[in-house]
Amino acid sequence: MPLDTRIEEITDRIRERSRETREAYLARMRAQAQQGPRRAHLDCGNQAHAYAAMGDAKDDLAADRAPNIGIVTAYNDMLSAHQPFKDFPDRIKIAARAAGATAQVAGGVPAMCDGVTQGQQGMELSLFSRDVIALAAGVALSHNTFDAALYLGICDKIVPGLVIAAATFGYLPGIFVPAGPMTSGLPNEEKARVRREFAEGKIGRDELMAAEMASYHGPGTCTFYGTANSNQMLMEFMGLHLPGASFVNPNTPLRDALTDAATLRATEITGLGNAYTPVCDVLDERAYVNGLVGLMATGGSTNLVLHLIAMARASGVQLTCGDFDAVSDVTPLMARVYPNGLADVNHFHAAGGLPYMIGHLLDAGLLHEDVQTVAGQGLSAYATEPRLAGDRIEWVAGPRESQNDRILKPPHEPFDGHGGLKQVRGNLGLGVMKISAVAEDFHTIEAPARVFHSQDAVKEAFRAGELDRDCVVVVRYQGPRANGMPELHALTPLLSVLLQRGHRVALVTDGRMSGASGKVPAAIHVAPEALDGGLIARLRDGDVLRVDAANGTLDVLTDGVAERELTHPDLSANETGLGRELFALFRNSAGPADRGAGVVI
Ligand SMILES: O=C(O)[C@H](O)[C@@H](O)[C@H](O)[C@H](O)COP(=O)(O)O
Ligand code: SF4
Repeated sequence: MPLDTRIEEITDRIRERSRETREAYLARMRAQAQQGPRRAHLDCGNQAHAYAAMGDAKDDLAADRAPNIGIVTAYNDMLSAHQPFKDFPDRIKIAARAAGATAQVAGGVPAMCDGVTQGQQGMELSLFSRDVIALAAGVALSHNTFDAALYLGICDKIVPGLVIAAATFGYLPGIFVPAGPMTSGLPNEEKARVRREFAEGKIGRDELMAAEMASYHGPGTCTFYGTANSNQMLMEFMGLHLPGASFVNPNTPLRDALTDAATLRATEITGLGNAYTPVCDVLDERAYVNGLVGLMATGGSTNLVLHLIAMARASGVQLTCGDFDAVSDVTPLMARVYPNGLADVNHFHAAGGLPYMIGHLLDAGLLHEDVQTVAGQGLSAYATEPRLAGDRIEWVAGPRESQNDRILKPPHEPFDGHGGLKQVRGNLGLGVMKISAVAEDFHTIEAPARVFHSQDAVKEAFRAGELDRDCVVVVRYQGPRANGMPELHALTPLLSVLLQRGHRVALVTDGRMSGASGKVPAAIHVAPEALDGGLIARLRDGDVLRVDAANGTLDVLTDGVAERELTHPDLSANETGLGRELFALFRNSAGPADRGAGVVI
């Protein structure tokens, strides 16, 4: 099927807008690639230091004949998704030696679990950790002894931070290596119900704890379709994973075989061989548009609106919020995975998963097929899925029929005719709404504002019964420069209770929500943020707001708001505690949300 002209036009607009920055970026990458094998630029002392601890691989490294793979790992025990990475480097080293190559851990990068910090002060470092991850990966790769890199990262800001680094070192081939989702535990919808009952005081903390532990019960990525699993989707739609690698559970023979296969593939695509595939040739405008299509077709996380803009800029590609809207308008919603439905990613994978989606979207002309990927030329390879054949993997054609039409539907019979995210724009600025998880009846909310400066203040008002009415809950001074733009997902249970009680409620904030947030209409990432003089800073209790996903608008209807005196609350409490004193530089230099809220990019 030829490419849909609307996707072609969007891509052409991005290509034209990016021409200057993309050409300058590629010139830098080509110049680096021209210099040949990285290790050749190090003197004997540099190399001796690099190889000293490498045992029997030292000679191959010193002989400069075998490809050397740099491993950048985000392993820690805090993220259930990253805990399986603990033994990956040793496995990768063995697989590299078997392929006649070598591998070294180039360095580690930090990884924050947003589930551990959700609703806590630590969440104020979360978004900034994306750029810290890019910086740390840069330190790792700056040893300059690698012919390709393997990036071990999955969760929220880790893949985006690693992609920013991989694009910055875009003359190096790079493959992202996942560890896979946790097996299914207590269904997400059941977990959400127990949380609502706890928020209403109907059950105690012991019952809540039992439900949480039954939901998050083992190694692997949490099974809702939040930011982490949206990242996994992107890595396939953008050609940085091996095909079908995302949703194979950890500690299984197929998972191990996929890690070995990624290592072998990395040794094959270095500049020392005949299939040189640098990241700069994989991540071009078409790859980013394919990522946008995947985000919209799956109802992915709102956080990727921030991250994709920053990731693309590292590739010399200039994405705007308008590109997200334009792709959403032409992309059917094909998947319903929690919070957009009851299924989790294991069910999604079993129903046909990403191979099914990519195959159908290619047939519908909604994806660029003629792209470079780590698996080779063409996205069609990502309509296949891996199967174990002995101790090897063979890729076979993915399913063309959905195994469960309550989870996956074809593009010509979608759950919705457009994607799951919507920009909203008006006198309050620019925001984004995830509408794929919100009942249509709540796509437009017009009600008086209740204005807060913290999540805790909202919780107190809820407990005092002050929110039991139609209202738009405004939580401001949550932007990147105010306190690091935390997720306010801890408000989801109480806002859901208000909706269930029949009140027409919405959230408006210059902060973020989790990819796992959903059922509550929320206009988030509002820019300009309050601290940057956005009109959200001048709102008062009682002002009538209209949050309208149907028409893409976000307005205060009360007159005279813009003429009010602007006063800032005392934000000094945000500046210390839990390491926040170390991030003043980030708060003071963060870009606006509609430009990715970046610091380093
Ligand atoms: O964007 C995301 O997907 C979230 O940041 C997610 O990673 C976060 O951890 C949620 O908070 C988990 O969900 P619960 O907090 O509901 O357990
Ligand atoms: S998905 Fe979220 S909660 Fe789960 S491990 Fe990753 S960061 Fe933590």
